[in-house]
Amino acid sequence: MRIEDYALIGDMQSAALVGRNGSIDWLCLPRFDSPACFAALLGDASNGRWKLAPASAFGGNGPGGRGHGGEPEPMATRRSYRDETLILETVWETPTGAVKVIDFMPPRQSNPDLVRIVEGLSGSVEMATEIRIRFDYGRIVPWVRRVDGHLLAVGGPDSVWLHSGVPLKGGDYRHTETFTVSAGDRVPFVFTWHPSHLEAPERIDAFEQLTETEQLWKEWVSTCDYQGRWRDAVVRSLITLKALTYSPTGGIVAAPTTSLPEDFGGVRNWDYRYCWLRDATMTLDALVGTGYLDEARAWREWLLRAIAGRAEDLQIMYGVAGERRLPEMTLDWLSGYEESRPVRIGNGAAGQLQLDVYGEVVNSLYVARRGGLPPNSHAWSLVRKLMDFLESGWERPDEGLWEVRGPRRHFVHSKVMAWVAADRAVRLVRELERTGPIERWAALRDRIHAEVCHKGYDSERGTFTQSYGSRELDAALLMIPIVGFLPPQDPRVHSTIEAIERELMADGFVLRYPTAEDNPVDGLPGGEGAFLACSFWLAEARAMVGRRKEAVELFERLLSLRNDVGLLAEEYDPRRGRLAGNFPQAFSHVPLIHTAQALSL
Ligand SMILES: OC[C@H]1O[C@H](O[C@H]2O[C@H](CO)[C@@H](O)[C@H](O)[C@H]2O)[C@H](O)[C@@H](O)[C@@H]1O
Repeated sequence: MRIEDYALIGDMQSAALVGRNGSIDWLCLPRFDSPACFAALLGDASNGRWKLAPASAFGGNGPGGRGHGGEPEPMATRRSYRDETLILETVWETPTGAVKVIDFMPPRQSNPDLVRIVEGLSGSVEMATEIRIRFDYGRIVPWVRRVDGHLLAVGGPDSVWLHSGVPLKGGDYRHTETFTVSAGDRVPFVFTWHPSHLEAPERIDAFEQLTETEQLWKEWVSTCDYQGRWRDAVVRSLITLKALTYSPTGGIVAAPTTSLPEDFGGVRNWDYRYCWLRDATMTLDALVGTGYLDEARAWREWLLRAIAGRAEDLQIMYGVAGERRLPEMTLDWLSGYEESRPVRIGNGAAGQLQLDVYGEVVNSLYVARRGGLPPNSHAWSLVRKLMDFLESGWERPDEGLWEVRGPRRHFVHSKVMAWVAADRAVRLVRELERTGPIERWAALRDRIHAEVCHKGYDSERGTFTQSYGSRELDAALLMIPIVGFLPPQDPRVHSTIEAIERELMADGFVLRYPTAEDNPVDGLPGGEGAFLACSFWLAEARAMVGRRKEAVELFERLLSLRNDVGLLAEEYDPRRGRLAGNFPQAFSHVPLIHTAQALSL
């Protein structure tokens, strides 16, 4: 199945991907970054999945067909989210009748639940279900037994109950059954995870939970204050960002998946189930900008807990509860999405130096304060500590926002963001009545600005460059007007945008930097697709420099890349015409919101 064939459901602690073939192929429990109990996404059906669809949709394989790796399976007739919620409704029309499958994860009570309700719409339909529960990313085949007619699967620390009125038959390491649904029938299935050493959890009522879940999302959306022309796309993006928030702590994951490839069949496969300061601060800015201050407050608390300690120990990313060790390893028993290996968990980028993060953090504290968050003395001492580090730290080479695995460089974008840190620190003092060494920070800001304009600009070619002295371009330079480093009318801004348009575009979308085999910058083999965040930045930058028509045209083309339920991955592969990379990706939905706002002014 293509990445865009999946839809997201979640409970703000974890999330599942539901395919258009009716199969849930990805679910990690109890947290976003826990081992998956359905991992077919990164292998095949034998790595765990749960399919629920008309019996005829199991194709020649019958229940137990291979996931995306085997014969193409029939797809649902249509699907959508119920109004402005995260409740997915998949409709199947068959020659004998029509059914709807309602999938959702209710707001968490004591344990995570996944609910699937089959609703007969017309006639009658023979349905089938096949569940293969596998703990530890498809590695552990649990013991499954029947208790009072329900299934209980146990393996290592995990156990799962499957409550349903349909008595599933076991065999060949899977459980299956067929059943008939007529118009008006409603058949619920409730899948509940709990630690294997504890008593069985209390059973939830699927229908009550459906009502509560619907109410929760509708209430949340009702406070959105964006009313512009692209409201549907903005609201769906906001719901997606909220779904990527780990509600117990306020941390925000970059995406709920690992190792969906940036290069199909290649090695550019990374685990995004962590909280990057960059991605999370940008998410926060989008939420604050649309009226969601509670999330900003929760995230500021998360940040202060996560990075408590010495400024030099700041990491660029953490676990959702602030964990610091995220060791990267490969899961060699998984064949990878369309054979894209290795499948990685953990992320080595956690140990990198990425100077832009300082700018993003100080900026988001500034934006949140301006947006209405009350002052907080810990947040202010954090700003001071970050600035203490930056006063000398900004001169160091780093891995940059693209987290290159090649040698460190003096990335221009990193220095621009160090300028942002100093600029916002000065503004925090001036505009929000804090006391701090404003002259020192202002001097630092001006020093960085002068150096970037001198060493980061190639006056012969009329463009800022990826790093000092390099001839390469980098789409992150589009941030120069967006963050206010130079005004939009500055000729260097115009010519840098034009250079990026000339050299970094593929099929009308933007590559983040050149990834030719012989380009040593990122230290990785293979290429990648167009980076959607950069493409949105180009739309926003065009709008800022007065090229509104072209900005709207690009923005709407980007919107057309969203899948049928409004979701975007990290990248788009123009050659194959497919979404690529982890999915859905906060880093793509955030600039969608910013650009919609910029174009709605
Ligand atoms: O391209 C190599 C790097 O790719 C990942 O990083 C990207 O995703 C991050 C999360 O969205 C984002 O913050 C970063 O800007 C992107 O480059 C991966 O996490 C890295 O380990 C990898 O080196």
